[in-house]
Amino acid sequence: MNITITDVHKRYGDVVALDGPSFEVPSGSTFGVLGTNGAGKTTLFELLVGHDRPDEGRIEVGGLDVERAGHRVRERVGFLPEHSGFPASMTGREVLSVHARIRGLSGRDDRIAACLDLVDLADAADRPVSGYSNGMGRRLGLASVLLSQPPVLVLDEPTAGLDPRGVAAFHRIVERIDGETDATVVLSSHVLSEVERLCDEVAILQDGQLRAAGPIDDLRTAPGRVTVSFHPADDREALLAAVQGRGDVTDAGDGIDVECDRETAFDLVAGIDSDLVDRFEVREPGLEAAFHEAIAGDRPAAAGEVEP
Ligand SMILES: Nc1ncnc2c1ncn2[C@@H]1O[C@H](COP(=O)(O)OP(=O)(O)OP(=O)(O)O)[C@@H](O)[C@H]1O
Repeated sequence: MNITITDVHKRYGDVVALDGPSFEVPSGSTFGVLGTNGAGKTTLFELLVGHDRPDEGRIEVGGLDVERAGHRVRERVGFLPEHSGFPASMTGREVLSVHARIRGLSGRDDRIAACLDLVDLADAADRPVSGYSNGMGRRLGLASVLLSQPPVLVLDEPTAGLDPRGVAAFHRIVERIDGETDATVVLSSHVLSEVERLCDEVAILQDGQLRAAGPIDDLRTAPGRVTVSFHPADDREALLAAVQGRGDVTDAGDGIDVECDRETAFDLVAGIDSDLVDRFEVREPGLEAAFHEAIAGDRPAAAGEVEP
């Protein structure tokens, strides 16, 4: 089931949380929403799952407008918020049983067993939740979302705060969902390697605006950037004048950094006394390079574009 986000705006008082991003999440994909802190990821998810309304713009899930058909959309979308808790004295199975009853699901016992198995909690199902680790709690949260087999799953920073084993276990589950179901999975994360591993496509947000969107394979071909660091020179002003306008220049006091494309970096090094060059750091093409490139830009991008 596809999702379209069209020119969505949301303010909280004076704070602009979303400033008109538009992009499409293809049906059946695993889609990553990336961005710096405060970029608007959680706000976007709250609007997507119908917990809040946009000030302007439209979000559609499988062709249904979230604002107009909120109830029907909520049946299609399972949401795992960044923080969720369960009554500590209940067992994992009891938690799922309550969720299944509230939703009026049929064949509850079988569904619960299947979901516990999928999230690898079958062995811990009859232990109180108070004894669960963070990772087990997150997996139980995911199991409760999966109970009604929603065609769309929205996971807000699902691996935040988990240890490496917990992260790896969660990744395996998302990969199973990807391989064994037609669900469209939208997740946010600050860990680019995780997104690179799990996702087919991404949208990169900054300050509520879309900076880049598209298949990871397309975005990661963005050429890598280079940082050239210069020692403080005797004639600092002359060095600054020589690098000015050649890239993003940072005058850090103990040196001067220039972040630029490869060609400019080679030009700079050729044209300046090589004794002054302290460091030449190449960021290889990849999602990380695309991410930094995208958030270094100062204007929003159209979907499918990476902005320098
Ligand atoms: N309920 C709210 N009231 C006021 N401001 C809010 C509210 N929710 C979000 N904001 C603000 O909107 C902006 C976007 O926040 P949001 O939580 O969507 O970002 P995020 O990308 O999820 O950030 P993070 O990666 O830190 O979780 C931030 O400036 C935030 O302070």
